[in-house]
Amino acid sequence: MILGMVGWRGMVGSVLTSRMQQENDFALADKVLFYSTSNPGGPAPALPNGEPRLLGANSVEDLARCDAIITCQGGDYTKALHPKLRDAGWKGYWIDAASALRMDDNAVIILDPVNDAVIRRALSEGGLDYIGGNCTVSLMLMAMDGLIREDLVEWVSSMTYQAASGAGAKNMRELLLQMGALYGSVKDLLADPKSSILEIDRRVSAEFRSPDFPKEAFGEPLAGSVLPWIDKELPNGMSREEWKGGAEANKILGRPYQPAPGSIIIEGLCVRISSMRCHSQALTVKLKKDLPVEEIEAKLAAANPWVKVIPNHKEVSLKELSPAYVAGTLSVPIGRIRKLAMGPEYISAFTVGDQLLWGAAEPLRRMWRILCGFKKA
Ligand SMILES: NC(=O)C1=CN([C@@H]2O[C@H](COP(=O)(O)OP(=O)(O)OC[C@H]3O[C@@H](n4cnc5c(N)ncnc54)[C@H](OP(=O)(O)O)[C@@H]3O)[C@@H](O)[C@H]2O)C=CC1
Ligand SMILES: N[C@@H](CC(=O)OP(=O)(O)O)C(=O)O
Repeated sequence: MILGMVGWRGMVGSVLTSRMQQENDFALADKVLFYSTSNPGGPAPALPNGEPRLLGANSVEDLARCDAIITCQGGDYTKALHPKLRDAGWKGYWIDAASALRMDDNAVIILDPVNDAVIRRALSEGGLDYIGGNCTVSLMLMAMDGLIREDLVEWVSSMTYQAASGAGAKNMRELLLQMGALYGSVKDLLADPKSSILEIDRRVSAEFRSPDFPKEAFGEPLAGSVLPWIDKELPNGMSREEWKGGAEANKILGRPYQPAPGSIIIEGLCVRISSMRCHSQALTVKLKKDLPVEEIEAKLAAANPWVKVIPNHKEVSLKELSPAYVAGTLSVPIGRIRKLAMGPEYISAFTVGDQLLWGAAEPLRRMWRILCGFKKA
């Protein structure tokens, strides 16, 4: 198969490309073509089965050479090019990180450790569009896999703590600039152990309000603060990020949209915090029956090779259940599991995951491997 790579030099695309190199995924292709919206004709990344020059990512003719295209270029690109390619009769496989096509009837949201059967059914039925899920949704399903796959979950309330990376590369930079600006405003006072903490706090508050405070990307201060809205505002008071919880999770699982019979109700509030690239979520879960905590932990731990149950103790939770510990790894820890006062079916949990790996790049590269296996069989 000829594989086309679009959006490979962006933030998600570079994580994906580097994972594909680590796992030798490109070697499965007869040929790998790299595309660019900004520099067609420029030098392409060197691969033994690559072509030396970048092709035009806006050229239907160039793209139509591929049997499969993986794109991390963004939703606007998908909306512009996907219909043109299909209208031109292209019957290749479209594997995409952007949200644009996720809820299309013809598209499958891919998270194979959780919905391998849904993916394989779609492949055998001739499905051509395979779309990575929202990072928060994918990470929650990876963590909760063991309870969901046994149909033990009635509903989940997810309060998220989402990293700057989810908003893009310039937001990650701006978060650090904001941290630097806050530090700069009190550097001299911090150097003096006898300085007043209230004076430090006063200067930090003044810095938040300064017209020079860097907030072009976020619109408001994130460092030293939180932002309780992610993505667009919907008419029912939900943020679009919150809507994705119920809509995408049920679609990934092959279940109907909530609150229909057979769906899992997933609700919550999505909040941006000053983590760099790991999303965290505090979950309240209503189980369908009263299970001992040890059994819950055993089911969660056995569900997939990436989930890791962290015992509900202070020291290990502070160390291993944190974005600082998890960043850059494929591990999806879940901990703080205990019964709640609401009743024996109610549990709490806290989970963390790298939103650029399992939250974005990993499902795409694994889909390419599944596709190669399917075509070979
Ligand atoms: N950010 C995230 O965490 C997640 C993002 N996604 C989705 O993935 C898609 C891509 O997101 P993201 O990776 O953040 O997008 P980026 O903005 O990092 O990259 C997108 C494209 O911008 C172009 N570009 C322009 N200037 C630069 C530069 N200086 N460095 C690198 N690329 C540049 C590149 O295209 P070219 O080479 O053609 O010029 C690149 O492919 C979006 O649809 C997003 O919704 C999905 C899950 C998580
Ligand atoms: N919206 C997510 C990141 C993202 O890109 O999501 P989606 O792929 O659903 O647009 C966040 O801000 O953390």
